[in-house]
Amino acid sequence: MSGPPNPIENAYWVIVPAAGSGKRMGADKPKQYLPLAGTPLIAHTLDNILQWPGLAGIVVAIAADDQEFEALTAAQDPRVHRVTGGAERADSVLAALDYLSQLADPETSVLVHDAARPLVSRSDIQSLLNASAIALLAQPASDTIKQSRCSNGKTLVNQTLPRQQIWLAQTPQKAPLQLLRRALQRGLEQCPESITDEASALELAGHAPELVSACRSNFKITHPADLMLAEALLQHRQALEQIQSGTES
Ligand SMILES: Nc1ccn([C@@H]2O[C@H](COP(=O)(O)OP(=O)(O)OP(=O)(O)O)[C@@H](O)[C@H]2O)c(=O)n1
Ligand SMILES: C[C@](O)(CO)[C@H](O)COP(=O)(O)O
Repeated sequence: MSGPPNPIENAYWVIVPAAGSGKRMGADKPKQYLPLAGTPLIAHTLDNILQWPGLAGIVVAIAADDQEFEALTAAQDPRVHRVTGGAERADSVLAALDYLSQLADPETSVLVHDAARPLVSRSDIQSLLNASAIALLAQPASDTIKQSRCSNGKTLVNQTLPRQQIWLAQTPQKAPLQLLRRALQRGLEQCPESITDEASALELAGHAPELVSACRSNFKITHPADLMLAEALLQHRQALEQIQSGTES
């Protein structure tokens, strides 16, 4: 007779790259520490991940000069480990994979999730966990896609591309630990500029990651307006939860 699934068998690790400087945000501190509804952005992301079912632990890659991580409540959780990140996102992820390879089995499933995506939904995480061993959340393109060209200092439409096969990559992106580590190592040696996510390294190594359709609310906080949108969505979500649990004041 088969009983409920063993949570140990389902255990996976999450890597959170959080060593960026947030240049496009243009703030006076890295964007992961900017307040979102009164709490640092990264705190929302980590508190969310700590509630995912079957989680074994989190490795957060932080900048060498980070002064703020230790003050987070999540930093005190024994499941949260930290490593020093690198110059590019892929270097930060690789540093975390190097650390994790000393703790976990080579076949362990790893989900890499940007610190800058605090609003990923639990149902999208469940869909990703149920998908192929190599998979990523992504959003199918919903607008008409234009390819551009420059002419006399202006940006003009070159052509309209068919959108049926266009997806916008999100995170988490999932793969077995050692396979992802090797793919990133090789990708960074061969063409570092094209490794903007885990899937691109895995594609270069000959894999075809599964695209798992995810909500638009899992956007990456990149520009100042994204913070305001995330705050509005969070408030809406909290109000909805209060109504659903009957605790509305
Ligand atoms: N050297 C880097 C660069 C980025 N990241 C992390 O990767 C995630 C996604 O990257 P992005 O949104 O591009 O962040 P930044 O590099 O900080 O932003 P920008 O490109 O605007 O400077 C973020 O959580 C960021 O902290 C990282 O860990 N190490
Ligand atoms: C991994 C990623 O979030 C997928 O969209 C993205 O590639 C990372 O940041 P970028 O610098 O904006 O490409």
